[in-house]
Parts: sequence; C-alpha cells; structure tokens
Amino acid sequence: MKIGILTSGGDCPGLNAVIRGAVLKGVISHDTEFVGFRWGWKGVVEGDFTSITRHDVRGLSKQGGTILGSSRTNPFEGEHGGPENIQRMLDENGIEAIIAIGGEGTLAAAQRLTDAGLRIIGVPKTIDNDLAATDYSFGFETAVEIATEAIDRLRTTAESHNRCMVLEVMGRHVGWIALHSGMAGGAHAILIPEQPMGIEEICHYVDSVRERGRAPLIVVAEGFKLDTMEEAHSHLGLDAFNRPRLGGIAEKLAPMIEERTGIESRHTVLGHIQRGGAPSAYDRVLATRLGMHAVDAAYDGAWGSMVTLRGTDIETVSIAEAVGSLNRVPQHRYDEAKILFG
Ligand SMILES: Nc1ncnc2c1ncn2[C@@H]1O[C@H](COP(=O)(O)OP(=O)(O)O)[C@@H](O)[C@H]1O
Ligand SMILES: O=P(O)(O)OC[C@H]1O[C@](O)(COP(=O)(O)O)[C@@H](O)[C@@H]1O
Ligand SMILES: [Mg+2]
Repeated sequence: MKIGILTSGGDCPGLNAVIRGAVLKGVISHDTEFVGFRWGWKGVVEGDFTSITRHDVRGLSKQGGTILGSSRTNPFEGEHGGPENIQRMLDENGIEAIIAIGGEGTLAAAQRLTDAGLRIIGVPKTIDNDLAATDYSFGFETAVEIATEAIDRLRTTAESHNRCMVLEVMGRHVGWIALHSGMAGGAHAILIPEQPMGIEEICHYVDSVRERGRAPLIVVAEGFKLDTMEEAHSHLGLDAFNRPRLGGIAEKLAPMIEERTGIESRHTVLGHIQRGGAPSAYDRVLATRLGMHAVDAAYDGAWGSMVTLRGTDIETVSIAEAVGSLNRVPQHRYDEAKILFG
C-alpha cells in the first residue's frame, strides 16, 4: 500500500515521532510505501508531496515540530479543493490512503472527506488536550512540563520581590494545561475557559496568599473569561481559519490585581514555547505507538477511524466520535484543584 501522511493545525511536540512510528511499522510489517504531504491539507489540495523512507525518519522521535510542515488550509476550499479533486490527485499518484495527524479541526475535515469516500485514518494531536475520545494526546504532557518549569522559575523571582505573578498558558477552549501545570507548580489560583470568575474572587485568593507572607502566583489559560466578559480576550486579529487569535488576558489581569490589592504585579505569556522543542519521553512513546497503530488501522481498512489512547492501550474510535464534542475540564476536577487556591 502507498500511504500519504500529513500534519495539520497548530504544531505539537511528537508529530515527528508519529511519522517515524508509522513509517517504521509500515516498512517493517507491511512493506508500505510512504509519501508526506507538505503543509497539511495544502499539500493534499495542491498535490505537493515527497517520499518518506526509513532513512528519512532516523532519529526523528526526539525532534520537535514537523518535518512535513503544517498549515490551517481548508481542503474543501480553492480551485483544487474538495473530495473529487483530491481523490483524482490520489489516484493519479497511486496513493491509496491518508494518515491525517491533527486536532479537532483537521479531524473534522477528515471526517467530511471520509464521508465523501476518501480513505483516511486520523491521529489525534493537541497540546490543549481538548480532543474527546482519547484519554490524552501527545504534546500535552510536554506542554505541561514546560509550563510547570515556568511556574517554578516565576515563583523564585516573585518571592524575591514580593510580587504577584500572572502566567498565561495556552488553552483556547479548555484549561487542561493550566490545571495540570497549576497543580504541579502549586499555583494559588487557576483560571480556565470552562470556569469564568470575577476579579473580586481572584483578588481574594491573592490577598489571602499575601497575608500568609507568600508571593501569589496565578495561572490563566488564554481562553479564560472574567465573569464580565462575553468572549475570550483577543486583540491580535484573526488566524488563517478566521478565528480570533487569543492571548493577552494575563496582561489585562495583572494591572487589575495590582489596582485592587496594591500588590505589585507582573504578567508572563508563555506562548509558543509550549509548542516548541523536543517531546517528553512519555509523548515520544505515545506518539510512536499512535503512528504504528494508524498503519495497522489502514491495513484493517478502518477508514474514518482515529487511533486513540484508552487507559494504557491504543484502540480505534470513529473520527465522528472524536470531533463530536470537546474534552473539557470536568467540574469535579476543577473543584478538587480549587481546594488548594489562595
Ligand atoms: N469542519 C471543517 N471542514 C473542513 N475543514 C475544516 C473544518 N474545521 C477545520 N477545518 C480545517 O482544518 C484546519 C485545522 O484546524 P485547526 O482547528 O486550526 O487545527 P487542529 O486540527 O489542530 O484543531 C482549519 O484551519 C480548517 O482549514
Ligand atoms: O499561534 P497559532 O499557531 O495560531 O495557534 C494558537 C493556538 O494553537 C493552539 O496551541 C492549539 O490549537 P489547535 O490544536 O487548534 O491548533 C491553541 O492553544 C492556541 O490558541
Ligand atoms: Mg483546533
């Protein structure tokens, strides 16, 4: 079989490990031939691909980013987009299946293309951990490690100056990175998109920390809304998919806290540092296994399915199930963390 691989959406540590896992499994067990589409769905629409051999994936599991490049191209748009054009391009080049590595957007596109008859297997990718139907996705654990290290570092400088620190982490719709890094780093409040909060409550936690003689540290996900806000804070325009580019909520909160509590406050936006660099060992293993199982799913003809982590096993679910809803932080997980606030 000749399989085309693509990586699409925001990049994520572990994408290359998936590619390596898929290629090694395919070459060793099935004599598969691989090509890689450049820049996500863009390469599919434009017929822009290159062969990937076993030699090409040597040492790739520890390499951040994606050797194939990524984009937020919609495969249904443009002169050469849409299922008929794509199928024609695949037939002309003898490509029998696609492994699409992406988040909920990429997989929604994969789902629509599968419905139109294309042979696609999905692999879940997200540092946000917002995909349903998988316990975790690779990239998330690495991002949490990076955010936790940032918290540890911010705490020492905060204590030296008796300041309040507000750290902004990624998380467009869900607050998993904030929740896990905040718990790991002992944050005094964790603010997430699922749980709008008033500035008074935030300042109450800050005050109580200061009363104990400590320097308050708050972790906020970029998608967090104060209870007075209708939409998440955005002043950076739109992304390629016409969604507001988030970021800046920490910069907004720090002066509000300073004004109300009198504590000198600073903000830090961790940004794309969370997405760059080498994946953790856990993420390398998870990504490698997902890649290997995606190839098996292709040989099983399980078109329209996504490989997924269930407990410690890799299984398959329908992509439809994966994109049907978001994996939000449940109330009981937030309540559990909230005991430690202040
Ligand atoms: N329902 C959809 N139909 C077709 N294409 C979609 C759909 N949803 C998202 N996409 C495409 O997939 C791209 C990747 O989605 P995005 O949410 O940016 O990344 P991720 O795959 O990481 O979630 C989007 O920019 C868009 O072009
Ligand atoms: O700066 P970019 O590439 O537009 O991406 C920012 C977004 O990408 C993410 O890191 C991941 O989002 P996706 O999985 O949808 O690509 C979000 O947390 C963040 O809002
Ligand atoms: Mg997305």
